[in-house]
Amino acid sequence: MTDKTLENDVDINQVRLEIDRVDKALLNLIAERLELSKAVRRAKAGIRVWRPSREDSHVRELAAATQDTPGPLVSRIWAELMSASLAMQGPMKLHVALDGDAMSSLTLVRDRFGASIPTYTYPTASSALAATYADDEGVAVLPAPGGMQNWWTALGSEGAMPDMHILAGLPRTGQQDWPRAVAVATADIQPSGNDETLILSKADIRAIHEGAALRASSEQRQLYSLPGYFKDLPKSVKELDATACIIGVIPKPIG
Ligand SMILES: O=C(O)C(=O)C[C@]1(C(=O)O)C=C[C@@H](O)C=C1
Repeated sequence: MTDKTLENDVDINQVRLEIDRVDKALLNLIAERLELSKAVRRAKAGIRVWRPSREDSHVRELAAATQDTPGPLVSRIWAELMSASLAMQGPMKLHVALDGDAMSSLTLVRDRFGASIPTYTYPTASSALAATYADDEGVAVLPAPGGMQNWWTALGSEGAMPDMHILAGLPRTGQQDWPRAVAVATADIQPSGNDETLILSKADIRAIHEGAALRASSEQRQLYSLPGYFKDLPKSVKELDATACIIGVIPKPIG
């Protein structure tokens, strides 16, 4: 059988012409999108380039708007588009320290951040965090708090890096209750529309907040998540522990 005719009489060359047409239209749209990201950069002069809440809310809306394209594919395609947009906007860098298999760690990072952002790897979470702290547009990708991971104690009002925040979970899609890795940066904590707020506290806030979950423990303090976005610490938590503070937000994974 030649390439020309398929068993069911569909002309493959005709279909390929249609694919060419769609791809050219996509290319033009990508070029238009990249131009718009330059305009966005000009509009946000002086503020951080990476806007994780905007990325996650946008990808969630796109995934919800289609029946035909699976959520993980929508997430990966827009990770690449946003990666190119970010690379065009400024000198963002990723500082990655993930344990386990290097290939699956790299896949995790690529699926969320695309391939256009320079990526550096570190042997420990604390060295990646320190490199990020010294880099105005840096983003750390670290193992999610829990188990032996206690780097998160450096965040929060009494920590060494109080203006660093947990701002995204990786992977972005799936059914998991807690991410495998998180992204940390000095950007503001903003809502994505479906989030969990992360609270550092010495007191057990599960007693006063239904839905609060203990995510990680160190000798001195615990990390809890509360369903929803809280701009300010709930008064009830403040009353229990005056030093408690919000250290980030994790958008719920896109199913
Ligand atoms: O909305 C912005 O602030 C943008 O810079 C655009 C854009 C995008 O390409 O959609 C790029 C990077 C941000 O992290 C979020 C979104």
